[in-house]
Amino acid sequence: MSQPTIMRLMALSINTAKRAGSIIRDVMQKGNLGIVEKGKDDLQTEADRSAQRCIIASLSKSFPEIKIIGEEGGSDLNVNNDWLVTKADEDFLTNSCPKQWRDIKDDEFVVWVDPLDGTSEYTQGFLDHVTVLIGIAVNNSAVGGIIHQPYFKNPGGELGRTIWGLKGLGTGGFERLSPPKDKFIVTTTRSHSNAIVQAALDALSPTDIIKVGGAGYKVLQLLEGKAHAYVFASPGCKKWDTCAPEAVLEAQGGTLTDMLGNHYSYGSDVLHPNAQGVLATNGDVSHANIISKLPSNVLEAMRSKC
Ligand SMILES: Nc1ncnc2c1ncn2[C@@H]1O[C@H](COP(=O)(O)O)[C@@H](O)[C@H]1OP(=O)(O)O
Ligand SMILES: [Mg+2]
Ligand SMILES: [Mg+2]
Ligand SMILES: [Mg+2]
Repeated sequence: MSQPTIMRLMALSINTAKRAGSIIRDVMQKGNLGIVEKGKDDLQTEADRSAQRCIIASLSKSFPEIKIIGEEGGSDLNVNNDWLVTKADEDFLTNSCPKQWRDIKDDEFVVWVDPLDGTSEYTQGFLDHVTVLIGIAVNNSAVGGIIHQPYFKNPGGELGRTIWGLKGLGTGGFERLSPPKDKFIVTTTRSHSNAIVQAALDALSPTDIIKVGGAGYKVLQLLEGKAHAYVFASPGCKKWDTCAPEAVLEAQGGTLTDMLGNHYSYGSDVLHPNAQGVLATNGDVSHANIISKLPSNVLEAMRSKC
């Protein structure tokens, strides 16, 4: 018997994210990035546009009734067969579907696509920071996610790895590690900082601060034991930045919320900006304890964006 929709959607998303990753590498190799400025500190390249077309055309062909929202807006879905992914990841399909997801109807899903997270870093050559994010929400909550890293160097020299997480099932595609117990390491933005972002960091007195690009890459740092918390007290991230990372992190026992401790809603009609910032913890440190240390000007700035 065929697997439930969520399992087939996850399995196709794994292969689609990989294909998008190879498109991202191809665009870089050809060297013509086709950069467009969407707004302040907000770039789009040919890689963002092409990867999004590949992902949305592929997923919507196999799942025509499921709502899919991509960062780069409405795309031309008339793509070459070469960009159309139709084969699901067989390994993933050997898992059994958690009971709570077996009978979800198509109209209860929303898929959030960030075809290239870390665009600013991509244009500046920080290629490790780049990820492809496909997040699956069920009835407003982030429950499944793919984080594909196109430039990860595998031991054999091959490029790219694909991390997945599904609540109730777990995670795959990487080695789970814990950060050092005698430190408190915070990861944060390298390209979108401001005074409030800095005030939040100062209040937490971390032993180390790691500044890297992308919401996907920062959550990878939590998953792999390089940091305890991801702190970003700014409205810059959007639902496609956090849906997949939240699902993967929480499938492994971590937490991702806004800076006030509330989960974002991922229904199809929500506003796209994550106006109250992003706070993620790996499960070893207390989320509530971090929030309790935030100064009133940071909390006020996040609340005023409600
Ligand atoms: N001010 C902003 N304008 C546009 N995108 C932003 C902004 N701040 C954050 N982002 C998005 O959130 C991601 C994580 O932020 P940061 O790297 O600053 O921590 C960025 O890579 C970017 O996603 P994207 O690269 O997909 O446009
Ligand atoms: Mg962008
Ligand atoms: Mg992004
Ligand atoms: Mg993006």
